[in-house]
Amino acid sequence: MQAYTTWAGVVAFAAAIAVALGWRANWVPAPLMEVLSYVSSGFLLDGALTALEIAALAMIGGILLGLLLALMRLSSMAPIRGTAWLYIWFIRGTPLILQLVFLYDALPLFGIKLDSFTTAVVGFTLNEAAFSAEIIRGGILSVDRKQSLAAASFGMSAFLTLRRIILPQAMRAILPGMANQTISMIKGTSIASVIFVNELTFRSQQIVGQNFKFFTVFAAAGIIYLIMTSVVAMAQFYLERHYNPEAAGKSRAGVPPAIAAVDNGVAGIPGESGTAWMDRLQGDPADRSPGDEPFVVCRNVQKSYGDKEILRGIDLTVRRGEVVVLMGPSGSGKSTLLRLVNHLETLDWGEITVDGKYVGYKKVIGDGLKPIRNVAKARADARIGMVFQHFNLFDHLTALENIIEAPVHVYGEETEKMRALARNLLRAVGLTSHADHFPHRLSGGQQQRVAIARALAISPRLMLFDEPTSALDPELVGEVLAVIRRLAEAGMTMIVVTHEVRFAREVADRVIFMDEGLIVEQGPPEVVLDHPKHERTQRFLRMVEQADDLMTAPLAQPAEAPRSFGK
Ligand SMILES: Nc1ncnc2c1ncn2[C@@H]1O[C@H](COP(=O)(O)OP(=O)(O)OP(=O)(O)O)[C@@H](O)[C@H]1O
Repeated sequence: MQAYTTWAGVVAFAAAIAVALGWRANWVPAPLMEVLSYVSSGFLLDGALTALEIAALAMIGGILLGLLLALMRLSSMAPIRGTAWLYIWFIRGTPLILQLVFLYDALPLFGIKLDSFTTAVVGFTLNEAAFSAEIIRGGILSVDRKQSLAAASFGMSAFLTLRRIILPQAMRAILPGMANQTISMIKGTSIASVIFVNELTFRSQQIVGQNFKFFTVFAAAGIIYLIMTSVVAMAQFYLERHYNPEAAGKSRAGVPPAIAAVDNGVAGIPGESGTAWMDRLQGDPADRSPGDEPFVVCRNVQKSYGDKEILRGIDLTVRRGEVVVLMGPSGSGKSTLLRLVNHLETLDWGEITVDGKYVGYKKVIGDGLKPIRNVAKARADARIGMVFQHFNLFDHLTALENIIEAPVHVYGEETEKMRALARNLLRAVGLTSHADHFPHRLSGGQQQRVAIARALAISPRLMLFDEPTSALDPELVGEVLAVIRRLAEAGMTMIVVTHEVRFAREVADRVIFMDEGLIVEQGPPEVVLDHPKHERTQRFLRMVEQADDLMTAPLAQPAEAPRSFGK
């Protein structure tokens, strides 16, 4: 594609040179000379400028209004959704020419008198907004919802998520449609002649009305339109390259000095060595020793989706520095419980505190808990790192950019300082040389290790792992579990949803077995895993054992072994 565009540019440039030389030497055939003389005439160029002005202003206004309409269409509130739908339905369903005539002739009856140019800009803007809204909505819908979930888990507000995560990814789907719209708009400005806007087509008709040279004058107008629309096509090409992570990645490959520094063993935060940075991540090392102090407390937690009860009264306390493994059959509500802890879902009943505080709720006397207005800030303040089953890395950002995104844009940390921290984290998870790789160029195990580093970059006080290895090939499971194991050794408080029995036996302080929204059994791993009391736990563990027997592959070591976090 790039080669074709380059060749098209070369051919166009050569043709322009040939015409210019031919013009000077009088080699150009007389009819072509005449067409070219109209192309360069001030009268037509002035009309072209008017067309461009209308198109540019209407496109800017239309995109802004279209973005607003697209967001309204995606709103959870029916009246807002309905208003936007009605607007789009009406504007798309009526001819632009009628809308322009209405604005020009009918508005003065209501005391609003606009000149023809302003009327054209307003008319085209209102029209463009309806079409842009649907293109933008399509782009937003094309971005996986898991991206928003990951952003929310880091305390990113809805606006920040839209600006930093959703729109940059949606742009690739939006740009072709928008370029089409812009080109249609430039050509369509000729409709403005019905309200006497003196644009290019109108001026061509005026000339033809005097000299009857249809072919020559309209050919000149056509050439001018072609030049204007070609500029849009070129802008589209460069913007698409800009928003293409693959192409952008090539240009970002210039970062490697940082990587080289790490590989030479000199990277890291200046003045910090060994595991000092890990201490800094987690605050006072004294806080990390497991104690009796409750850190996460769930009391009578209940949650339903529609009529379906998912959690039916969970009581659970996780102590500071404790590693709790949640197990249970699919649908028992484990992931829902994790999402409730950091308020990615709202509680129906009961309460959850993290370090003695509600995450995004306030207590209303006699009415239980009510979500506060700024839940995103509450999530950020809680500093809960979350790792998802499907990694949910931001697809348009490199590994390093994924890690620094929340620290820089949510917590306002300095970019350079965070880049140094990110490089240290990548080294800790054994991915030093992958800092500039986009997620799609990493294996599942590598993506999950980046996701863990990303969660650690916010200096979490609690880590939630939602089946971190169940989407991985068996040989990649070991490299992720090795990283989690080292975090446990470093004293991180963690709730891990997993079916990895061997890992739970080695790492968990406590195993909790859930079924049908209730805690069925809990205790030290050697009790729950080796001598389960409940029939449901016994049956589940037998099934997991059978599944493990089928997977004969041993736990693999990471390609680049993670460094120890140490105590
Ligand atoms: N947003 C949602 N809307 C409706 N139902 C949901 C939603 N999220 C989860 N559920 C349902 O809630 C139930 C519990 O889901 P959850 O993901 O918590 O279970 P789980 O124990 O983690 O299962 P798995 O191990 O398969 O992930 C499932 O039946 C699921 O279909």
